[in-house]
Amino acid sequence: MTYKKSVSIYNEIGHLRSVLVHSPGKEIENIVPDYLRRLLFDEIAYLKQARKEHLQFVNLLKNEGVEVLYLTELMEEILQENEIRNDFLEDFMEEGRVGTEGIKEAMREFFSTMSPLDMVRKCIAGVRTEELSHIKAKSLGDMVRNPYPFYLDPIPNLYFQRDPFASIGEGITLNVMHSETRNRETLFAKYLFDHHPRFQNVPRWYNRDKSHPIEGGDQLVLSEKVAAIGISERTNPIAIEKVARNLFYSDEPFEIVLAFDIPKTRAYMHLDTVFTMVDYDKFTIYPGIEAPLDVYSIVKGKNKSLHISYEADKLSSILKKYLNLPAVDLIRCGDGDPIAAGREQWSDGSNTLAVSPGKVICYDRNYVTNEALRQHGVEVLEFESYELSRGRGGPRCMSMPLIREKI
Ligand SMILES: NC(=O)NCCC[C@H](N)C(=O)O
Repeated sequence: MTYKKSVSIYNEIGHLRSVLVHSPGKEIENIVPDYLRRLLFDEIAYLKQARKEHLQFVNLLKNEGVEVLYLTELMEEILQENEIRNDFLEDFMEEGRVGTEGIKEAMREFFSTMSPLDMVRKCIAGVRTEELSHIKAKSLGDMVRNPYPFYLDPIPNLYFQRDPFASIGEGITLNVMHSETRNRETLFAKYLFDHHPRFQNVPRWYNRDKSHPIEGGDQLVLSEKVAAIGISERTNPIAIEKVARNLFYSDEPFEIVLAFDIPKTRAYMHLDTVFTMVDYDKFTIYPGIEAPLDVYSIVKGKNKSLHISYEADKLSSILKKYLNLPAVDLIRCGDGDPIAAGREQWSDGSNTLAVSPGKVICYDRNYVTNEALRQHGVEVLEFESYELSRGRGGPRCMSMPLIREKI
């Protein structure tokens, strides 16, 4: 089946038709303890096993009839054109803080013999200092000794394709990341939407030239009318207002943005680490954020303004009201047991990816939550999760849906 639009996302649970992923590569092996936290990892993953797990994830998706697109392959197609390839490298070096002309020149030479695919992979993996020989010192910066082992940092979080951009309706938000280590991820998305023939004329509800951060893990499309966005460690309320305004004053049907004010901590860095939708009326939630949870509704105001209200009800009532449901089922991470909930949330027990209504992909390690989901009538497809989980993201984080069936 072919679709007229390259992006069409009006819900979280309709049959997933097309999804973008990145399988972790050599960038994972460029993580060392000194830079672990800055690279937003808590542990060093074993690449071979991580790739095996990622393949299991992709195979589950394919078995459900989902078209799986790899970011590296789409980038390979774009970089066939020399002009785009050169522009990309210049932008990539600039944003990767390759500061001196001597290193830039050596870097250009280093990449010049690579195929487009190797170049993309190397950009993601990072460039170690010993890989560039013959740097002609042109400035003080080229001459001074620097013990830092990389000229270009690795981008180990790229396998969390959920975050650098987000599909909403027939458009995207091209995001501004909270931390510098993830900002070059959005450059891949920019080139994809600027240059890939499949993704032409996709409207942008937010752009990476803005100053306030917003990340895709905070962005949920609950229905054709309702989007939910987390106010989190990673997403600023000013960015949420801009997205709401651009959505409301477009041809899209969205009428309400619910802003969930979640705790600003590492464990709950995005809304989707504590709350995901699994069926028409079922959600999985980490009980630690349930109360008190401040929710604000944003709707159109007069003269292109926004009208913002505090929602005084509890979460289940807010969801019932805005999704027009007689009842909702909130399924607790760890089945409500605080120790199991804390342990399983840390490894993304609430971070499910729905492939169709009531059918979700989950990490196998979160067996208490997965059993609770089953008890509530949800079908759970599991895959191994020893290593991928070390990056603090789950199946939803590792996927960017491009097309879902409307429900
Ligand atoms: N949507 C998500 O929650 N993504 C997980 C991102 C994990 C990554 N290590 C990060 O800290 O940004």
